[in-house]
Amino acid sequence: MQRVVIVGAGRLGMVIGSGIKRGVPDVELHFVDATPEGRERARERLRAEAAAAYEPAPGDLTLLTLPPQAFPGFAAGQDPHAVAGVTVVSLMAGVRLGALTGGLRSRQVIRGMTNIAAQVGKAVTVLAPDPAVTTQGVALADKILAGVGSVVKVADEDALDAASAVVGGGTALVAYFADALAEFAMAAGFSSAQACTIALGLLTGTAELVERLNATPADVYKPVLTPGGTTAEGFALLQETRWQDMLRAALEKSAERSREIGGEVDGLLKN
Ligand SMILES: NC(=O)C1=CN([C@@H]2O[C@H](COP(=O)(O)OP(=O)(O)OC[C@H]3O[C@@H](n4cnc5c(N)ncnc54)[C@H](O)[C@@H]3O)[C@@H](O)[C@H]2O)C=CC1
Ligand SMILES: O=C(O)[C@@H]1CCC=N1
Repeated sequence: MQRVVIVGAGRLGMVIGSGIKRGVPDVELHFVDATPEGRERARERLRAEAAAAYEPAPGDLTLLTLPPQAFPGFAAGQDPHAVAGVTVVSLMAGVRLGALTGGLRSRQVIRGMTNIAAQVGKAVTVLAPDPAVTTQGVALADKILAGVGSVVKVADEDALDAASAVVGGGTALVAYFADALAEFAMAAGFSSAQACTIALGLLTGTAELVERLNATPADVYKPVLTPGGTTAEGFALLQETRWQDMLRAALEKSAERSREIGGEVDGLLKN
């Protein structure tokens, strides 16, 4: 049985664990968490083994879902011989490959980013393997993470800061947008349940349309803008206020914070 060890039984660790349980057969799931509450959560909710100490075994896949700033302390406590033969995937925002390989003293490391849709098998996971990772290591990470959604592989880890913003944080942005749509419906007199049905229908309907038509999101919004009609009137205001520019600026802020976190972690590792 393939062992998957998730270090950090917090929000992301728990949803990835739950996605793996649901979508990947023949996996023995283990958790490591620094707190008794975290360990209890993993045992109770996922019926998984949970320990305070990280005890890897050759052939394991380890997923790091602890706070970036906790990584240096975690790495300092590890025996470099213990992680030999283990493929480690970091899903922490910002932490650079150099910090991961230097901290763990292993090159069998992949920097990744994912999102909480893993819980329902619909995450997008971006992976940037260290060039020294074995083909088997990449294949193992790919196989397990493909069980919780789609996997995109990139050669340049710089893409991972943008991924922190648009992949990791993207679920929050989309849900925030849908929240505004639901709020509008409620203000117009729809009940909260009806507003939720409307917002959910818009999210799933639009996504499925883009997928089935093999189209881009732009292909789908443009035909809705009937000239002289209702949608175009609203869009004109969005364009006037440069709404898309604002969204891009917000994503750039998040990506910048990811780079900043990377610098903070590098600093912590040096001290
Ligand atoms: N929450 C999200 O939607 C996403 C989070 N991430 C990344 O996942 C990581 C965790 O984020 P959250 O789950 O939101 O945080 P969280 O605070 O909910 O979970 C962190 C967990 O790590 C545990 N932990 C802390 N130090 C530890 C150590 N030294 N050893 C073992 N366990 C330790 C904590 O007890 C806690 O259970 C972060 O690096 C974040 O960048 C990435 C994508 C999405
Ligand atoms: O906000 C954060 O820092 C984490 C990483 C991406 C999503 N949540």
